[in-house]
Amino acid sequence: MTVHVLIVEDDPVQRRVLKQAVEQNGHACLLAEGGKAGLGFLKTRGSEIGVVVIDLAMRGLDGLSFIQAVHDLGMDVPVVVQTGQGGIDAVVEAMRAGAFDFVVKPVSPERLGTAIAGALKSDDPKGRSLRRARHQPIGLADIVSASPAMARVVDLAKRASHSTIPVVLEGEAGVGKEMIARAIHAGSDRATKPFVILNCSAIAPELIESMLFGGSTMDEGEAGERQQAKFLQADGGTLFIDELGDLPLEVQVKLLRAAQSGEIEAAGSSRRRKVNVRLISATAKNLIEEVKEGRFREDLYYRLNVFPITIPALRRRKEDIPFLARTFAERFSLEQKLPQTVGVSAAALALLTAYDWPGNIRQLENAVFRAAVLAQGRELAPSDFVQITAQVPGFEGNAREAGAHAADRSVAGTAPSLVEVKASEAPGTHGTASEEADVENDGVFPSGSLIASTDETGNVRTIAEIEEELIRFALRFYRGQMSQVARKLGIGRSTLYRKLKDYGIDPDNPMHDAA
Ligand SMILES: Nc1ncnc2c1ncn2[C@@H]1O[C@H](COP(=O)(O)OP(=O)(O)OP(=O)(O)O)[C@@H](O)[C@H]1O
Repeated sequence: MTVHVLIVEDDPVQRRVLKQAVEQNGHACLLAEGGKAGLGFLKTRGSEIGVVVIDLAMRGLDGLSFIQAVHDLGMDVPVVVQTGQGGIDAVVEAMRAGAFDFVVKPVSPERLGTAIAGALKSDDPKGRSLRRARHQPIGLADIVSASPAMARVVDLAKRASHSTIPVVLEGEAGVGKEMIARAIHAGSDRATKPFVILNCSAIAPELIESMLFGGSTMDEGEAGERQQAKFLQADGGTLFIDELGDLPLEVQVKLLRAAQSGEIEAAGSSRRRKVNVRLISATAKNLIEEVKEGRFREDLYYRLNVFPITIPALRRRKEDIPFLARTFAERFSLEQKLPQTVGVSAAALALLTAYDWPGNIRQLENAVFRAAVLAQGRELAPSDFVQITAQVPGFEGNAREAGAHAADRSVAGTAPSLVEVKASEAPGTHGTASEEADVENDGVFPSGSLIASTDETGNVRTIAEIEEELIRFALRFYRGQMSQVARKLGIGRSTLYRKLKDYGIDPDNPMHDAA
């Protein structure tokens, strides 16, 4: 049977360009006009498809959501993602989600040929099994900890895994709440049963009830993708309710009933169904404050918070930083199939330990991954962490030096697409170091998150000006992930795209244009 390359691209011109390049490399193609159509091909003709080439920034189902959906289908086809100049953060996210390789637009037929050949060769070897490993169950042994504070957390998690007691995990964003929840599940006698997640802050409030319990408000098409209610999906296993503090009050009553009786009732129905679900919740909010303010029911708080575990911020357990950094560098070297494992120099460890990591472990993980992708040496040095060096007194010189090196490298032509991105982002090439740090902070924007109500003349700014600034901020904050940006801004994706057009922001290059 002929092995096909599935091209998923919503821009007809780009689709034709890719088709020609793929055929020039001697492969047959299938063409899909978007993520949904691409998934359709995988479901109906999956056995014919050897590799998928997909654009990351597409309307509808984008590249990242596509990779996730492929994983949810239980398929293991290698995916090569295509991104615009400046899309490094999106690439990093895609590679971490399991993409096989990436190419930068406009891609040459030779580069695309190399990526496809590599993906086709990866049929069973190391690369595939490693990518699969990302989705394998996470156990307590995977939790890197060197500090007494984390040792306590691991000990509590171990104890929680021996019972079905409801657990609430408290801690700032990125401290590892989901990881601990997974580890509790994996250590419990429900380990072989599903671990299902509902993130209350990622779903429109009016949809949460039907997502949890099922109901008529679910749109048909989406219902097909998501199958059934989270409580039913999790039957026999664990339901992880993330951002519990964002659960609407009216749904809190139903959750309380479900937690008390073990029975659920679909939205708009009076039929009750028995379920056997262990509840683990997580919150970055102070739930007691939420109770005091009347935003969270006190009875539900006591029902769910039987076994609270507080995970300290990374800056309060700095002993963990060197261990985490080394673990991430090793893991990424394997995932990226680098010829040798990248180490982390003592000076880099000193820098990483000196920094406060407002985005916690997720920010550290992203920083190490990014450094490992861009680094040229065997060891990551302070100069590989440009955004961090710019913010830690005593290391700023490294940031300037790294910017200069990056520029040199882009001229010399080694790994041009990535290095060009880095060079253009290096402090001093545009903006100030601190502005740059805001943009690159992986979710924390100390100064950038303030939007002024008045202009320099003291007059109130127009709604359009503030809207534009907010959209640009959200694009940077969510690293160009359109679906997330639209959701968080509370508007539809088509409205977002219309507004991007109004404000002259290229949807193919949102991070760059939003800067
Ligand atoms: N102790 C740890 N050892 C190794 N990796 C960790 C550890 N803690 C967190 N991580 C990694 O850091 C990243 C963020 O962790 P996680 O998603 O669990 O955080 P979170 O607190 O749930 O974040 P959020 O509140 O934003 O959802 C994940 O990729 C996770 O694998």
